[in-house]
Amino acid sequence: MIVAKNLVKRFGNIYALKGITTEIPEGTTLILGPNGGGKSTFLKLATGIYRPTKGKIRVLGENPWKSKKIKKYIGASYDPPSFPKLITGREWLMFFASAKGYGEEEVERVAKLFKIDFLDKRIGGYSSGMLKKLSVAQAFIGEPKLIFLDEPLANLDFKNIAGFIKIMRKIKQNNESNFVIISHIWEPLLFLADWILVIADGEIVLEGDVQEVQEDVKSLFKVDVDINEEQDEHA
Ligand SMILES: Nc1ncnc2c1ncn2[C@@H]1O[C@H](COP(=O)(O)OP(=O)(O)OP(=O)(O)O)[C@@H](O)[C@H]1O
Repeated sequence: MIVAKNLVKRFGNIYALKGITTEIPEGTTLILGPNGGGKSTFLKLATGIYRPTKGKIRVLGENPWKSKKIKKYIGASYDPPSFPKLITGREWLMFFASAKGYGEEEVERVAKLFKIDFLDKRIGGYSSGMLKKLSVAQAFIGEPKLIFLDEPLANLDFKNIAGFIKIMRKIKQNNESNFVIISHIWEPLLFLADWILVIADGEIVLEGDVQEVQEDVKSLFKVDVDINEEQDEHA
């Protein structure tokens, strides 16, 4: 579904990706890794926002930097979300719907799916959770074959996290779409995943079928704080 070969992305003297080679299969893939590791850069290369410095990436057989066709088959939500403040959520989603050849019914379908009841308010007045819900909803417009979600659970309360997971479970049961999800809050999403990719310091440090790598993932990513440890007086 996604193939990367010696993929490099450099920003000035920072190598965000140092030449990664991978093949992501169909299904749901979780991309994990520490802050600044290169996950969002990979997602932006896969959705054609960035052009590779070197190497290549193909998504559904297409070059995402060049292909116009691919935009119809993919949906994406970036983190942090960024929107024009003066338009309404409905106008924003309508922009995506019409770009993909859909009308108002598609905006209504997605708003209903995510229980969004604030679409007619200007985006400038949204809370962080509302911004995140709008950003995730935009990725689902037009029922794309492949949906990229960067931190879909960030800023959501527990009720909305549960709501999102229920939606994802249903979509997965019906085999409606493929997903690539970046999330620091990965535990509640693990049961959805088929494949895991761990990117750290611009390189792939672990990848594989979820059944095979989940124990390694559990030991790599845990919050390690000793509450009995003496406080550093300068902290
Ligand atoms: N547009 C940019 N300009 C300059 N440097 C960038 C840009 N985007 C990313 N970087 C740098 O590339 C590296 C990888 O960043 P990236 O956002 O891909 O990491 P990440 O794994 O998504 O991190 P996080 O978990 O913190 O979101 C970081 O050092 C970051 O500062």
